Amino acid sequence: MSKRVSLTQHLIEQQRLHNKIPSELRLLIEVVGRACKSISHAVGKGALGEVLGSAGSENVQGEVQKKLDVISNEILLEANEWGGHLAAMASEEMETIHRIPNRYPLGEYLLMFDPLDGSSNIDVNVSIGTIFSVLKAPEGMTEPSEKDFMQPGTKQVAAGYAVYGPQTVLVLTTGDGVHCFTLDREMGAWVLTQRDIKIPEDTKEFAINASNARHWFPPVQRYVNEMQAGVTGPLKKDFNMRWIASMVADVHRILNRGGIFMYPADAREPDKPGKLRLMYEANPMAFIVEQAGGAATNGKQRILDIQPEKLHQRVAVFLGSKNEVERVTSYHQE
Ligand SMILES: O=P(O)(O)OC[C@H]1O[C@](O)(COP(=O)(O)O)[C@@H](O)[C@@H]1O
Ligand SMILES: [Mg+2]
Ligand SMILES: [Mg+2]
Repeated sequence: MSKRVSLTQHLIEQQRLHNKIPSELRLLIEVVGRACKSISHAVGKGALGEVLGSAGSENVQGEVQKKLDVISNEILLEANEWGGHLAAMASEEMETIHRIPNRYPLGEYLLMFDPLDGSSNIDVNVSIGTIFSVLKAPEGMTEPSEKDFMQPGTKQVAAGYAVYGPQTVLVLTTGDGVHCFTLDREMGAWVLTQRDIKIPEDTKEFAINASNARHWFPPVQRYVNEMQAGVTGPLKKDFNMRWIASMVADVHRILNRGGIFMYPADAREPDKPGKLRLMYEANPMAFIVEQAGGAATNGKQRILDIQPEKLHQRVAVFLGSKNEVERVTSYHQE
């Protein structure tokens, strides 16, 4: 039997090999990993743990919060207040940033998360997850503010996601490839199960919420029509379609067998480009996908190059197999 490698062992090994993961960052990632185990535990209890259904509140984007959105947010806040080397956190579920109380000197990292991704799937027992992103706090920061988080995705030092599905997995990058850990539920340990994941450059599978088709802009209409035209159309091959409605699960499929995921901006709310959030969803996923050899754009530019202006900023997303992301991006330029 091959030797089991834990998350901690893997991070220490990466640190030795590449000297890129300072021990403070390693500890931070381990704390996030521990929080994901607790969330996985809560998710797994379902109706028995009284965690299903609505929390009866709304988040800053006006979305109804599910109980698990709130519980997962609390778990991440509590774990990281104590464990990490953090100055502040920001979450999809909180209006503004959360400073680490009573911490002097200030921690050197900033953490952002979507505590529970795919909320509409919670009550129907379909895969959901957690997405996170880590930035370095700017030099000379005295009191963390939202402004300190306004760094493009290229500045991320780590990003990852957990999927709470038939298996609980944690996918992570620190800029040295993408690695996947599976939760050993009996031992409560993250065990390395895939090293250096690579996304195939070509694909025959796409993911988009087709119920919005009538609102799409012409480049997306054209691209989806071409894929649907199949082998006799301009792309000369038949495509299959999947839509899980949990970005984590759709991205995890793409990481494993290729595909293109799209959540475009559309004609309904021109001041809200798309549904997904730059800081908690698009940037960490774009970092992971690029590290796996894929591509991620908003149709016009690389997601990681976007200069954020607001904490809860939305962005159009096209990500996955490189050649297809490049194709749909080129349609936006024509
Ligand atoms: O409701 P739709 O259009 O299918 O949207 C699904 C998308 O919304 C999301 O659920 C948004 O994330 P949250 O659940 O964190 O709000 C994505 O995970 C998913 O890709
Ligand atoms: Mg989400
Ligand atoms: Mg969410």
